[in-house]
Amino acid sequence: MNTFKRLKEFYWPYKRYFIISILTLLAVTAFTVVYPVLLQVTIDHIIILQNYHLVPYVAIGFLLLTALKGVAAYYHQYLGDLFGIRSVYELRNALYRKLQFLPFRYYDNARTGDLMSRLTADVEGFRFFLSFGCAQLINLLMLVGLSTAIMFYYSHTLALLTLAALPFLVITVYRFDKKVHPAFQNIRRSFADMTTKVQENISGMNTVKSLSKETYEIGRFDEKNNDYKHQYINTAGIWAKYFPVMELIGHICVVVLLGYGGWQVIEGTLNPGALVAFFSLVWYIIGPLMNLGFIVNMFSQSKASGERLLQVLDEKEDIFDAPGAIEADRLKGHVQFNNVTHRYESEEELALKNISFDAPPGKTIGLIGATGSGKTSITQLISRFYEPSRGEILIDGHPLKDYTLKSVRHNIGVVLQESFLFSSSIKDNVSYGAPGATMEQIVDAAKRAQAHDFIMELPNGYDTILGERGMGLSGGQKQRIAIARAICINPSILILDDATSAVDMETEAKIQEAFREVMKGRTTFIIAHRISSLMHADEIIVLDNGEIVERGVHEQLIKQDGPYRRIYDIQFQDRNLFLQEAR
Ligand SMILES: Nc1ncnc2c1ncn2[C@@H]1O[C@H](COP(=O)(O)OP(=O)(O)OP(=O)(O)O)[C@@H](O)[C@H]1O
Repeated sequence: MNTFKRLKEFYWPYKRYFIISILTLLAVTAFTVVYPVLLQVTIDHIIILQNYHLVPYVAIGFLLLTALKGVAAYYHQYLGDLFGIRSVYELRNALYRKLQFLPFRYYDNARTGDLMSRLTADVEGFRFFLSFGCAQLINLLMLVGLSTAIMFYYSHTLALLTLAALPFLVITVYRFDKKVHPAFQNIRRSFADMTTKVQENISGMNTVKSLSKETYEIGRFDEKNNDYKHQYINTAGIWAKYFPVMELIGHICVVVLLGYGGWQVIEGTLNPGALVAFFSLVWYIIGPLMNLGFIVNMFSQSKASGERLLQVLDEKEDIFDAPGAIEADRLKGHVQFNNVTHRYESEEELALKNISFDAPPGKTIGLIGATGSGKTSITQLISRFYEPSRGEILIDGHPLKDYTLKSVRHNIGVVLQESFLFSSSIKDNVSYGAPGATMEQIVDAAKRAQAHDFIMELPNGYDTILGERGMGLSGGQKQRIAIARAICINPSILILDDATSAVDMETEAKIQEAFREVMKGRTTFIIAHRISSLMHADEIIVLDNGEIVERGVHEQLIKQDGPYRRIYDIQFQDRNLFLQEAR
C-alpha cells in the first residue's frame, strides 16, 4: 500500500471524482440486487396470486429501475475514468519534468526502451487500476455482501449451500492467478524486448543497410516476435483451461441449488419466486468472484508499475542551483580550471587528473589527444553536466557552482560531432535555444553559419520540416544548422567538439569559415583530431590518459619532440607526400 500512499499527491486532489463514482457505483449495485427481489415479488405476489392488474405497475417499476441504473452507471463510469485520466495526466507531466532535470549520470546507464515503457505502459497500468480496478474491487465486495444478505433473508439452508461451493471457486481462482500472473509478466517482458529491438533497428538502420544485415535483422526480429506470440498463446491456454472449470463450479452450484430449492418449492417450504431470485443472486456472487483473480492481478501489476514510476521520481537530482545562485544574463567567458580531477561514477579509473588552465575571454583553447584521453570530459565539466570529483572551476572569477545552471548553459554554445536536430522546421531548430529570436536574428545566425544559401534552396526555406534527427540533409548541412543554433543564443563560450570530423574536406573548409566568423569575441574550446582544425588556437593542450602532457602554441609545440609533434608528423607526412606526388 506504501506505493499508492506515496503516489497520493497525484490522485488525491481528484478524490471528489472518485468518491462520487463510488457512491454512484453503490447505487448501481443496489439497483442490481433489487432486480431479483422485484422478480420474486412479481412471481410470488402477482403471477401466482393472479393479481394481473398490478403487471403494468411492475413493468414500469422494472423500466424505472433500469433507467436509474443506467444513469448511475453513466456517472460511475465517466467519473471513474475522469479520476484516472486526470491523475495520470499530472503523473506523466511530473515524470517528464523529472527526466528533463535528471543529471547526465542517470542517462549514462538508462535504457531508452525502458524509460519509454515507464512513461507509457506503466503509467497506463497505474491509471487502469485507478479508473477501473479499484472500483471493481469495491463493487465485488458490495455485490457479494448484499447478495449474500438477501440470500440469507430468503433461505438459510440454500444460502449456506451456495457458500459451500465458494471455497472450491476461490481455490481455482487462486491457482489461476498464480499461473496467469507470471504469464502476464512474461508478455510484458517479451513486448518490451520486441519494442527495444524495433527501436534499435530503426536508430541503427544506417549500419544495418551498410553491412547488408537486413535478412539477419529480420531473423532476429522474428525470434522476438515468435517469443511474444508464444507468451500470448501460453496465456490464452491458461485462460482457456481455468475459465470452463470456474464456470463448471458455478453451474454445479446452480444445479444443486435448483435441485434442492426445487424440492423445497414442491414441499411448499420455499416460494417459487424466491428460488428464481436465488438463481440470479448466485451469479451475482460467482461472476465477480471469477473476476477476483483478474482484479488482484491488476492490483499487483499497478503496484509494480507504481514502484517503477517511483524509482524515476525518487532519483536524485544532484546537479541543481545552490540557494542564492548568481543569475548572470551575460558572462564574459573567462574559464579557469584549478587542479580539476574527475572520475565517472561507473568507472574506477580517473577520467581527468589535476587539470589546470586559464582561458581568458575571447581566447581559443585547442584540446587534442588520443580517444578517451579526456577532451570531452573537460567540456562537459564546463557545461556542468557533471560535478568534478576534486578541484575548482571558475567562470569570470566565480566558482561555476555559484551560478544558476540556466545562466551557465545559456552562455555556452555547443556543436558536436553529430548534432541532434529535432523533427520540426529549420526555423525552430535554429531558434531552439532562443525561442524569442526574431526571423531577422534567425536568418543572421544562419548566414554567419554559412547555412542561409542552402536553406533558401529548399522548397519551403526556413519552414522546411526536417525528418527525425535531421534526415533529408547532408552531414555538412546538419552541422551548419547546428552552428546557427549555437550562434542564435549569442554565447560567450563556444565548444566545438570534433565538429568537422564527420564531413568531407570541402564541407570542412566551409564549416571552418563559419567557425572563424562565429568565434570572434567568444572563448572557444576546439576539440579535434586534425591539427589543421586547432593550429591557430591561443593555447593547445595535449592530453593523454586524463593528464596534460604538453601545452603551448602550435609553433612552439612542433619544435618539441613530444606527442604533438608526432601527431603533426603523421598528419602532415601524408599531405607532403601527396603534394610531392602531385608535383
Ligand atoms: N559518461 C561516462 N561514463 C563513464 N565513463 C565515461 C563517460 N564519458 C567518458 N568516460 C570515460 O572517461 C574517459 C575520457 O573520455 P572522454 O570522452 O572525455 O575522452 P575523449 O578524449 O573526448 O575521447 P574521444 O576523442 O573518443 O571523444 C574515457 O576513459 C571514457 O571511457
